[in-house]
Formats: sequence, C-alpha cells, structure tokens
Amino acid sequence: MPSCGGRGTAPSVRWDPEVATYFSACFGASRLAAMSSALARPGLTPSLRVNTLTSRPQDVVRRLTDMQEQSEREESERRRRLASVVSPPAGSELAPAEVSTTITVASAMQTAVVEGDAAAASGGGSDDGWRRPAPRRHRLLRDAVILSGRGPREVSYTQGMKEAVVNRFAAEAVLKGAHVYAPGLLAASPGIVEGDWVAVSAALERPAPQLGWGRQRQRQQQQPAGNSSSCGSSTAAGAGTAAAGGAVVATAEEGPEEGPEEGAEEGVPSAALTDADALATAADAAEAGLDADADPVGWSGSSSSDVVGSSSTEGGSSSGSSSKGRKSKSARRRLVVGIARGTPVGPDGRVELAWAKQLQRRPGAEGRGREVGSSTASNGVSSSSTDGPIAFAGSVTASTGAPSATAAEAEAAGDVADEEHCYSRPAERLYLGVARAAGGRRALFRSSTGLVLQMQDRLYDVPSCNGLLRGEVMLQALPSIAAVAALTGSSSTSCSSSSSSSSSSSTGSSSPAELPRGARVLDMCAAPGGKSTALAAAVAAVGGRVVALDRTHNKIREITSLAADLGVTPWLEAYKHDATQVVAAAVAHDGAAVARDHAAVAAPVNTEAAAAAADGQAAASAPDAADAATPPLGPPLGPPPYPPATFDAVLLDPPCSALGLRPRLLHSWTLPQLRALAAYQRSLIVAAVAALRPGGTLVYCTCTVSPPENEANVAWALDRYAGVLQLESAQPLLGLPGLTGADPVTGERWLRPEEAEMVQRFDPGLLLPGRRMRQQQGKEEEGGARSQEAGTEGRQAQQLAPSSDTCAAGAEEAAAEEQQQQQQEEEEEEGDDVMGFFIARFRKVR
Ligand SMILES: C[S@@+](CC[C@H](N)C(=O)[O-])C[C@H]1O[C@@H](n2cnc3c(N)ncnc32)[C@H](O)[C@@H]1O
Repeated sequence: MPSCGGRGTAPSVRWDPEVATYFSACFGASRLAAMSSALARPGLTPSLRVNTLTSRPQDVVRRLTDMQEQSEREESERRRRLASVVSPPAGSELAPAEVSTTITVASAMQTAVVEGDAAAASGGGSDDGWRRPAPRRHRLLRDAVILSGRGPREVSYTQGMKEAVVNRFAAEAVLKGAHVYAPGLLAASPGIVEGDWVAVSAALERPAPQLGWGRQRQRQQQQPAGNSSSCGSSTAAGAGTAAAGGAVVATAEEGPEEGPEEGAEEGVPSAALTDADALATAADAAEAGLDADADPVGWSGSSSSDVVGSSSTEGGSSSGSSSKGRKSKSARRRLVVGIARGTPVGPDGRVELAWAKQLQRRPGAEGRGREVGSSTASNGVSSSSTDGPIAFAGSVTASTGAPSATAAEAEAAGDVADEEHCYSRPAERLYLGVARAAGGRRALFRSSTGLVLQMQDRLYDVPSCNGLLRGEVMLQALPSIAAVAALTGSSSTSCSSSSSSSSSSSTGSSSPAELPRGARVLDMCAAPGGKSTALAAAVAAVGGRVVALDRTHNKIREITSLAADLGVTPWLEAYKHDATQVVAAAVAHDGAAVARDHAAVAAPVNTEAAAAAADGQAAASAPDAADAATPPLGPPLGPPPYPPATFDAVLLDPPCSALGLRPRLLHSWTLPQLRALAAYQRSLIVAAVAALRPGGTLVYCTCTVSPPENEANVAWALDRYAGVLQLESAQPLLGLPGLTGADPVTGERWLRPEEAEMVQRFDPGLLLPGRRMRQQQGKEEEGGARSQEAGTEGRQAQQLAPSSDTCAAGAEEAAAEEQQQQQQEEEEEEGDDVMGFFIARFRKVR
C-alpha cells in the first residue's frame, strides 16, 4: 500500500458555476463533460508547423522518424543494460512494480540527460512495450507534422516514497512535458536529499476561508449586483494588475489606462469599450494560463506569496516567475491553494493549510464547520454558504475520488469538516508522476528559480519538442495552422482546387482563399507571432507583406525574434499599436479609391512559386531574404494607422477567454466577463472590416469554446455588415460545424444551419479524423443539446477525398506519400487530439 494512496489522476477542468450551467445549456451535459475532461489533460498529438521557407515537410518527417528510431535503439540498449544490473535479488521483498519503476525511472533519467535534444523530444520506446507512432504529415494541412504521446499512464509509486506538492501552474506545465521549477514547489517531505525519488502531486485552489479577509468582504459588498456571484470579484490595484477573473470589477473602480472611447462605434456594446485594456490584459493572462483569482502559491499575505508559479513555454519547458504572474499576484484573491511554501508533507501525505492554526485557535472551534467562510468539501467542491465567495460546479470538478459534501453535511461533520479545512490530503490532489529531487530539501526551497524536480515517470508522456529542429519547425496547434490556411490557402490548397470546389458546392460557399500578388496581409493581434510568421512564409511566395500588430511593446519583440528565427523577417513588419485604431478615422484618404487602386495591381495569382512554397518545394535550400525563387518585395507599408481598405487579407485572432487551451485545471471567467470580452472582440471586428479592401478575406479565430466569442460574434458581424460581409467556407474544414440556434440566456442569434456548416468549431479533445471520433459522434447525440455534429462525417469524407492530397509534385513522390498515408491510417485510428478553437472566414463583397 503506497504511503499516499487515493491519488487522483483523472481531473476535469473546474468552471465558475454560472458558466458551467450556461455551457451545459449550450453544448449539452455530455459534450461539456467530455470537453471538461479533455481540457484538463494535454493533447496527445502535438503538431509542428514546418517552415516551408527552409524545409520540406516530407524531409522533416523523415528526419524526425530517423531521430525517433535512433532514440528507440539507444533506449532499448540502455534498458537491456539496466535490466541486467537491476534484477531483484533472490528472496527480495521488492514487488515487481517497484522493480519496474526503478527501471523506468532509471532509463528515463538517462534519456533526460539529452533533454532539449531531438532524440529526447521524440522519445523512444518504453519498458511497457509501447512504441511511439512515427511522426506523420497531416493529411489536409500540408505543412503540419503530427507527433504522438500517450496517457494517462499507470505510474508506480513505491512504498514510503517521499512527496512534493506543486501549484496548479507548475502542474499544468508538467502535464505537457515540463519539469518543476522552484516557484512552483509548495511542500515537500522532510529529509529529501538530492537524487531522491519523489511522488509529485498538484494542490488545486480552493475557496479561502474569510478569516482575516474583512476588507475584502467589505469590497465585495460594494460590487454591482451583476457581479455578486462572480468568482472574479478581486479588487485589483489597477488595470495593469487585472488578470483573468478580476478585470471587470477592477477596472470599474480604477478605470482603464487606455482604450477606445466609450460609445465610439454604434452597435458595439459599451461594455466592450469601458474595460478594454483590462479585458485584453485578462485575456492575455488566460492565454498564458494565469488566473487572477487563483493564488498559485497559497495563503495571501504569507511570505511565500511573492513567488509565483512556474510558467511554461509552448515547448513545454518551465521557466521562473513571469511578469504576468507578478501582476496577477497583487490582486486580492479568494481562490487559493492555501499551502505556504516550504510546508512539510506529513507521513500520511497530508499537508497543513496555512490557516489551519488560526482555525484551530478560534474560540468555540467545536462548531468550526459553520465558522469557516466557505463550506468546502475535501475534494475542493465548495457548497453554498452565506459568505462563501466561490462555489465551483460539482458536476465538472476534478474527480479525485473524495466524496463531495453539502453545507449541511459539512456542518454536521463538525470536527471532520474542520479537518477538511485544515489539510490538503492526497485524495484531493492530482498525482503527476515521479521525479528526482535536484537538491536537498532546504536547497529546493531556498532558491526562487531553477529546476527543483526532474520528472522521470509521468502521467502523460508527451514529446516536449523543446529546441527541436530550430528554425525549421515550430510547435503550433493544428487549428492554428488551419486558421492560417483558411486565410491564405497556402497549406492545403496549393493544388487541391478540385476537392475544394467539391466541398464548396455543398456549402454554397466560394472557392478557397488565394493571396494576390504583392498581397498586403494584416495580423491585428499578432503576438507571440505564430500565425504572423506562417502568414509571412505564405506571402513570400507572392512578394507580399504582413503587418503584425500587438498592443504590447515587449510582445513586438517576441514577434520579431520569432520572425528572425524562422527567417521571415523580410516579409514581416511588426508594430506596437492598438488594433482597434488600425484605421484612423481622420486619415485624409478616400478609402474607396485606395481600394480600387490596390485591387487593380493585386491581380489574383496562384503561381507555381506559391504552390511550390506551400508544399515546401521552393526552399529546399534555405533562401536568403530575397531569394530568386521569391517574387520581389514592394516597399514596406510602415506603421499604422492606415487608410481604410488597405489590406487584401486580415487575420483577427483577438484576445479571448482561451477556454480551449490545454491542459488547464481551472477557469475562473464569469459569464458577464465572457460577454464583455465578446463585446471587445466586436470592436476589433469593426476595425478589421474597415482595414479590409472590398474583395478581401477576413479570418476570425479564437482559442476558446465560448459561444458568445464565436458563433454570436460571427452572427453579429453578418447582421451588422449585411451586404458587406459574406461568410465563406473556412476551408480546409477539419473541425465541427458551429452552433445553430440562439443563446440560451440572451436569445441572441447564433448561426443558421448553412452558416454553421461554413465555420469550424474544434472541441477540446476532438479526435480528427480518426474513427473513434466518428464512433463517438454516433453515441454522444443528446436530447436537447445543441450539438452540431450531424453532417460532420460528410464534411470529413469530403475533405479526405484522395484528390486533396495526391497532387504533390512528381508522380513518384505522390505515390510514395500515398503509400505512407495508407500505413498511417492504421496508426491514425486515434485521430488528432486538438485544443478548443474556432475559425470563421468572411469575404468583404463591397
Ligand atoms: C490570441 S493572442 C494572439 C496570438 C497570435 N495570433 C499567435 O498566433 O501567435 C491575442 C493578442 O492580442 C493582443 N491584443 C489585445 N488587445 C489588442 C489590441 N487592442 N490591439 C492589438 N493587439 C491586442 C494581446 O497582446 C495578445 O498578444
């Protein structure tokens, strides 16, 4: 029996209860439950975008496959050597599981020595006989390469193993492949020495007791009624400190630092304009995986709170505290982990919470259950209570194995309830795997930066891709690659007009997007630049230019440095600018004339160069900036603002609630906040339409599942710009159709059936295009749900028509690819495990 039994391994993301109820009405309970559990785990098929200016996707696949095979050979050799050394001595009391853990851990440790190296990233075979499927090209997105991971796995924890408890941010990073860095470590067993094996678990936030939080309660009472149920009622010190969940209230008090003028645009709700800056900041924080409401460290006011959890890069490596983290910690929060940094883990795995002593010292502590502000059950599910600030929805709460309790039960339980308030227990934590301590216990807590726990055996085994083929590939989610392809046609349609037009006829939509020669492309909200750099690679083929805007100075640096890494600098201009102001109202230009002039020079092209570059042909040898293979570049556009109708294509990937990012264990957005964010996005849509020339293409995408930010905004744009904007099929269609009908709360319209068919909704965990998804679709239909899955199979079948992918240059290569594809189909049975996302494509017709 392990020392810390009852380990939770199957979490679900926790939502604000009102949001959970709303989403349940939007999606149906079973679809929401599936999404919630998928969100709490990492995607098991990470994708890479190949930089087609430097490399050909098929070459990248070959090299990655070689690396993986090499790594597998080395791994099995290591294992063979270890097995001869680590065999249970005769009469040993070691259980077989312990031996197997020892071997797994030892071999993983050796692999970790080459961390950052492609061999480690690609991973090898494992001791349990699992073989990582070979990297493969995506069938529709020709510059996408899909890798494979697995999980949840059975991790063996040996008897008496020491323990370490980390915060949620560190946990989310670990789930996607990172190790644990100092700021994320909360508690550890006494006596840990360097090299010790440690069971790593995550303590999730819980509502804090009101003890000592008088001022906060006072503030809470001052809030407008509409926000009273908000879990985001933190009173941040200023707009700059507002992060997810705290934004609306904070800025109502403090006022935005900058932002569009109130009422500036008819039809854009004023909520969008009042809290613009705070909302955008909040969305930034959400996209970075930070929640203002959730104190990643613990007890607010404890000396530990100056250290914020480790954040991770997309590549999966974890870093120290981020500036966003520092911002968010200054907000007063009521969702806290409650573990002071450095707390010892007891022999039974219990960890004392920071307020335990105060609770125990309270007079009349016998009735303790009642005196504690929020009656919180042991699994973190909060029941209703008079002054309990937050009640997370039990139906979608982490399934930790511990029973939930009602308020009455908690009260009746008396001392037991108090126990629950005083300790974090193993059964309510999420166990992430086994790590090796990078130092002795004191050293682990003394430092505020650096690696403290090197993960060895993980719940999820996902390739980290950190530093993999630098400059040639970048880690990018499949739907993000699809969004760029929907705007440029570069990824999938360089030679697939036949398949595209066949799907067009069924949706009544037009032909795939094409970039005109000298295309001017605007990426309105561009940082960190994943999509901008993909756009730049696409416009290189037509001698075009991409203007990338972001409102944050430091983020512009991120874009330019990524562009330099990928060699797309010549085609990319990045400026710090508020995209709602991209077109200056006061610009003394005749917008229509500008549009006419530009349209005249922008003759549509689908040149060989475009097709070749899209397929990675153009750049088998890395080109210099203005390589002969790429058309000459026109002059730069220079900084904004621009005259109206300047751009041929606009990508609007606005700040959003990021409710599609994985893995996430908690989302604290409230419904009013989601709606305010949607309104802010409308102000960006208005600017996008102004910047786009007639005949141009607008792609609107978000990484959230929230209907107000997706279907409702698309419907709003179509109604507001009737006769100006037309919806087009956002090909290549990988996702599900959008939601039809109307918002269950406001009655605002969503999409009409024919419109829903043209957009792409990616549910988190949606498996594309595997058989499992199709099977699930059959099973998951639920009465009353607004699921739009019907027709998806037809959509997939259309997209998978052989014509879409058999036009690679050269019959031989096409035949080889087809053969490879057939093999892959077997391996692809599981499909692609995507993040939550949404894509819509519009044409500005006049
Ligand atoms: C979803 S992220 C964009 C991700 C990016 N498209 C990519 O693929 O790498 C949203 C970005 O919008 C920026 N942003 C928010 N409000 C903005 C505004 N008014 N103008 C320009 N950028 C804004 C944020 O700083 C953030 O970097």
